[in-house]
Amino acid sequence: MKTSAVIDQLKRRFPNEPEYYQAVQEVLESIEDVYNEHPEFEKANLIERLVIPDKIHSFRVTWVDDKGNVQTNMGYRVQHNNAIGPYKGGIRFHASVNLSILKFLAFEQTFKNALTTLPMGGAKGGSDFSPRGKSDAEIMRFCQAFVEGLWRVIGPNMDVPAGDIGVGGREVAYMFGKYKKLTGEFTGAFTGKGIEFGGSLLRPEATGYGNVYFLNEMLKTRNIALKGKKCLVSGSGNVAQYTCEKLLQMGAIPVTLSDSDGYIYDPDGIDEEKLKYVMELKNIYRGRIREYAEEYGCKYVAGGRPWGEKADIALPSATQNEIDKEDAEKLVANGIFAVSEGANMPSTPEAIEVFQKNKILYAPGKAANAGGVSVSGLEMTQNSERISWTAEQVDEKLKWIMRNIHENCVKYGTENDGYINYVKGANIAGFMKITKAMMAQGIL
Ligand SMILES: NC(=O)C1=CN([C@@H]2O[C@H](COP(=O)(O)OP(=O)(O)OC[C@H]3O[C@@H](n4cnc5c(N)ncnc54)[C@H](O)[C@@H]3O)[C@@H](O)[C@H]2O)C=CC1
Ligand SMILES: O=C(O)CCC(=O)C(=O)O
Repeated sequence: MKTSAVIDQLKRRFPNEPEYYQAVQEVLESIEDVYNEHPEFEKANLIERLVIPDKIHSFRVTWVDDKGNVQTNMGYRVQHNNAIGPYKGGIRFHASVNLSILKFLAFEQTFKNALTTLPMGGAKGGSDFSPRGKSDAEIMRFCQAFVEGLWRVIGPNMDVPAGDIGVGGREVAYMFGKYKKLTGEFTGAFTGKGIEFGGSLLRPEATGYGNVYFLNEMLKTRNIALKGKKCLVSGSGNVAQYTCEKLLQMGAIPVTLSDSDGYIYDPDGIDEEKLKYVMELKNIYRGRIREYAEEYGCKYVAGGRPWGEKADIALPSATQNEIDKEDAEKLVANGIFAVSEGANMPSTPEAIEVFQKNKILYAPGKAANAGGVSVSGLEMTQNSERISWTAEQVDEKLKWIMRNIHENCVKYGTENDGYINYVKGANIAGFMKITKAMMAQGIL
């Protein structure tokens, strides 16, 4: 297998899908040597079967807005691979959603889920619907219409969606309600549900908490304490909020947050009280991060990203490709020594090259942000057993999973000079598990 040849072929077969090629290329480059040691993989044409999704469902979503206008959006579910468990992955509602983005996310999810130690395959879905400025009633009608297109291809043993950008507890609840009504069954067909109807404690917190646990494991390899370290966090949604919460609990100091309009820099640190304000602003009033700067009198940069501010650690938690080469160079020049990705693929390949060349502790999203889907997996277990674990029980399991992922990255990613290449480690560890399962199950 030669990565460049596989990518060229994907470009011919699936034109105009840059995010998808980007995600596939990163994985193939790091597994190429291991793959080529196994002629049986080539004989089974494992590469094409691994990079091309099992199934892609697409459907029109028709709904009525508050003014009575009939609106249409596109809905999708990319079921990438179910070799190790039912398809599993979030739903994204954002104007930018297209098949390239969902295919990259479903591909990444497959490797991430393999790392969690839990039996979950990979999928991702979503719509080009923008929740921005929509009323609660419009969100509900849209979610219900979306599930009308989706419900036949999901289920607790088939495919279990959850949240992602633009989809949180409110949207999951509306989708779950509609699914329940259509099927007449109360099953764990979604995760991220409310606690009252089968959700797991700590699922909302899990991605952000898990990322900080993973970061802490990386810091330990260099005997660095997290306490007192200044952190650049991007985004201000679910992942960013709970990343800040755990950073504060562990004595670190988050100093930035952002949204698609710009970023705030608070040199005094975003403390518990200010974080509570952000949570209310974003989760209840659905406001803009600019309002934080107005409330607390700090710097706001319209249209900017926080990567030029001085700090010790960066935790990108907004969206894909939000750190480019220039941003990465700024981060390194400012003395950042660790980057742990809460978002999926937030760094471009050129940015990753800068981090690795400079021997920065760099954790790709598929390892560092796996805490969210891990607790989703734990929610599936609790639903199947019809039990609920305490927050302490879930947190213990989450910590164990993040430590385990870190150990696997060290096992497969340590280079001759001792530098831990977490990209290589995560990709090889995930690849070995998925391919073993695919080989055992025959040609499908
Ligand atoms: N929610 C979860 O459990 C998990 C989420 N992720 C990833 O974390 C990232 C954030 O997701 P959530 O916090 O769940 O979503 P969210 O919808 O709660 O928050 C998204 C944040 O990103 C910002 N954002 C979105 N598009 C942007 C753009 N083009 N430029 C700048 N900012 C932008 C939004 O303003 C918002 O602050 C995404 O990459 C997602 O795929 C990864 C693992 C699990
Ligand atoms: O909890 C899940 O199933 C999905 C989480 C997710 O979308 C992700 O890990 O990117």
